[in-house]
Amino acid sequence: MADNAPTTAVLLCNLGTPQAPTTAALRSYLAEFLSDPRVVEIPRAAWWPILHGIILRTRPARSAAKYRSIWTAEGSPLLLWTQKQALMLQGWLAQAGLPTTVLPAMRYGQPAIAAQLQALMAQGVQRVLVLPLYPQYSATTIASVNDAVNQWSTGVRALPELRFVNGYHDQSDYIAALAQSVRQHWQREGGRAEKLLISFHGIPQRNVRLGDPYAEQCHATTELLARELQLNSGEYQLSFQSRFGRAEWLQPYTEPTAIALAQGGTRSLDVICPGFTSDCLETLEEINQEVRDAFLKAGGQSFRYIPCLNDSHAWITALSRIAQQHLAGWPVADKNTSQIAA
Ligand SMILES: C=CC1=C(C)c2cc3[nH]c(cc4nc(cc5[nH]c(cc1n2)c(C)c5CCC(=O)O)C(CCC(=O)O)=C4C)c(C)c3C=C
Ligand SMILES: [Fe+2]
Ligand SMILES: [Fe+2]
Repeated sequence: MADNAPTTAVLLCNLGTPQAPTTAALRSYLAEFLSDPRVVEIPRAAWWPILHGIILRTRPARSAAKYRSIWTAEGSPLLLWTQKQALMLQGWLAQAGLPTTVLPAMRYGQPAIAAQLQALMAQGVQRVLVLPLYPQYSATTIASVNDAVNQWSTGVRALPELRFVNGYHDQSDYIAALAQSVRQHWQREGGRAEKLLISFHGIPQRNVRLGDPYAEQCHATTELLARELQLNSGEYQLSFQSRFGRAEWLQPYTEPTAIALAQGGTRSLDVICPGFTSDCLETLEEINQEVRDAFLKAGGQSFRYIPCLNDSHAWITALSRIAQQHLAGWPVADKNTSQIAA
C-alpha cells in the first residue's frame, strides 16, 4: 500500500454487462441480473420456473446476437465508457484538490461491487462515496446498487465510512451537459430535426404505483432539458424503451411513438437517451438500430441518434461536481501530513 494513497474513494457504479457476446456469457449475466428481487419483484416460487425454465433457455442466444452487433475490439461499450469515466473523474477530482481513488464497479458481472470495495480496503481507504451512473432514482437500479454494497458490508469487520448518492436527475451540470450534447449534435447535422424524442429506460408501471419516483424524475429531467434548449411543447416528446415481459411498463413506449410520429408526418427525428450516461446495448442497438429501422419503415426520412454523455468534458465536469457536493465535509487527508484539503 502506497503511503500517500488517498484515503477517500469513489465507487462509480453501473449496471453491468456480459463478459462476452456469447450465449453462455449472456446466460450467466442474465441469471444474475434477473435473479435480483429489485429487478423482478414476482415471488421467487413463481419466478424461478419462468426464469430457469423459459427465459434462460431462450433469451441468451437472442441477446448475444444483439450484443455482437455493438461489441468492439476492446469489449462491451458500457464497460469501456465506465472505465474511462472513472479514470477521468479521478483526474478531475485531483485537479480540484481532492486526491481520491475512483474505481468502476458493476452491479452484475465484472468488476463486481464487492471485489472493488475489497480492493479499496486493501489500499487503506477509509471513506467510500457510492456514485451510481443512473441520474434518475429507481429501486430497480440505485437501490439495487446499495443492496450490493450493504450485502458486502455484512461480511466486513472494520467498515469504511459509506455515503450513497441517490441520483441527480435535476442537477444543473448534468442538465447543462445534456443540453450541450444536443446543441453540438444540431451544429454537426446543420440544424434541428422536426422533433426531439427523449427516451428513457422503462420500468413496470406497478413499481411507480408502489412509490418508485423514477417516472416523475424522468419527466422532471425532460422538462429541465427542454427549458434549457428553449423548446416548446410541440418540439419534443418523452418516451420509455426496453420493455421486458408482458406487464404494463411506463408509457408511451419508444418504438410505437417513433412509428406514430412517422405515420403522422414527422419526417426527421433527433433521439436522445438522458437516463443512460454511457452508450450500451439499449442505445446502440435498441434505439440506433431497431427504433431507427421502425421509424424509417413507417415513412420517416431522417433518424439522428445523439450519443450518450460518455466521456464528454461537460459530463465529467458534472460528475466531478456531483462527487464534490457529496464528498463535502469529509476530510481528504494525506496519510503523511494529515493535511486536510480545503
Ligand atoms: C438506465 C436505467 C435502467 C433501468 C431503470 C433498468 C431497468 C430494468 N432493466 C431490465 C431488464 C434488462 N435490461 C437490460 C439491459 C440494460 N439495462 C440498462 C439500464 C437500466 N435498466 C442498461 C444500461 C442495459 C444495457 C447493458 C449493456 O450491457 O449494454 C437487459 C439485458 C439485455 C437484454 O437481454 O435485453 C435486460 C434483460 C428490467 C427487467 C428492468 C426493471 C424492472
Ligand atoms: Fe435494463
Ligand atoms: Fe433492450
